[in-house]
Amino acid sequence: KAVAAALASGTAPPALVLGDKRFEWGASTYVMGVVNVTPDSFSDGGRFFDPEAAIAHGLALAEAGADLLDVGGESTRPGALPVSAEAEVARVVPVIEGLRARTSVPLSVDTTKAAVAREALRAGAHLINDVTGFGADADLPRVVAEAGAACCLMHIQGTPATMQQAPRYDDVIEDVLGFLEAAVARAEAAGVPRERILLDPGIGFGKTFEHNLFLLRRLNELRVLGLPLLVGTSRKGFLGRLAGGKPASERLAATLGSVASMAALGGADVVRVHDVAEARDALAVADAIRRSEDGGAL
Ligand SMILES: Nc1nc2ncc(COP(=O)(O)OP(=O)(O)O)nc2c(=O)[nH]1
Repeated sequence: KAVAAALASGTAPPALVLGDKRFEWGASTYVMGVVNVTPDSFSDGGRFFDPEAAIAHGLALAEAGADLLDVGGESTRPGALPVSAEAEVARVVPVIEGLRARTSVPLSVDTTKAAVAREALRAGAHLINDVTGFGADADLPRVVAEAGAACCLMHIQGTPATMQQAPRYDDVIEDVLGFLEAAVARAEAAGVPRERILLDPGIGFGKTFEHNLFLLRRLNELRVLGLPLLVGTSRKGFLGRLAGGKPASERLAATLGSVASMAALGGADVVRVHDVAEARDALAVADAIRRSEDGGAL
């Protein structure tokens, strides 16, 4: 109730410090750049599988203005090849080490495994991005807590292998809220402070085309939990359908449409994108328009 009241009064969640960067929620929308160190990611699989190529790509995204870099060693798309913890560590740790040595941009690791998170945090990552919302590995919350790291807890229905077979909800907003609330409880029970938690509705993770659009339109309702929202729409299938069936490589404009719409609706605090420079331009427009309604100087 206190959280809802606070939100009604428009107070933003407490700021989050990652490395030497302070994230002030509510002022503008931050950009998380995607670095997929995988052979099979749905949109850029194989391009950055070589660690040097992944590091170079991460540095380029940092140069382009990424506020955060998300390094992933296992594709989460339906039908992706499962990766052992050892193999995932071998993929992501060299990239975290290389990036940590050459940029001060905070680093996130997209993993569901405690063993991978432990090594990635030791190598200098600041945040663990778990697409199962601490639902896959019971040891993961404690690993995050003991490292003093932050986390992003995402909603998923089912597993990547099953999630798109027949997604269904009584009320998608209520169901996602209930799942995220339980995920936050798991994190807090392990000792992760609330102000180091971000939440994510998991666009495309056990959702129909309509569920995705409905969630994006009503993102603000997830703010009742009083935590910053991270959203990933970049290049995803529902955008391809809206863009007349375009393949993942031709969904930049649709991605920017989704990013600007989220910013305009005030629903996302962080957007997770592959195309950082373009997303920053789209956000500059959306944030300026939003600021102008407050009589801000233009
Ligand atoms: N928090 C969060 N993490 C995510 N990780 C992967 C993907 C899928 O995108 P990508 O990483 O490009 O593909 P793949 O999982 O095939 O590597 N989407 C999200 C998302 O929406 N939110």
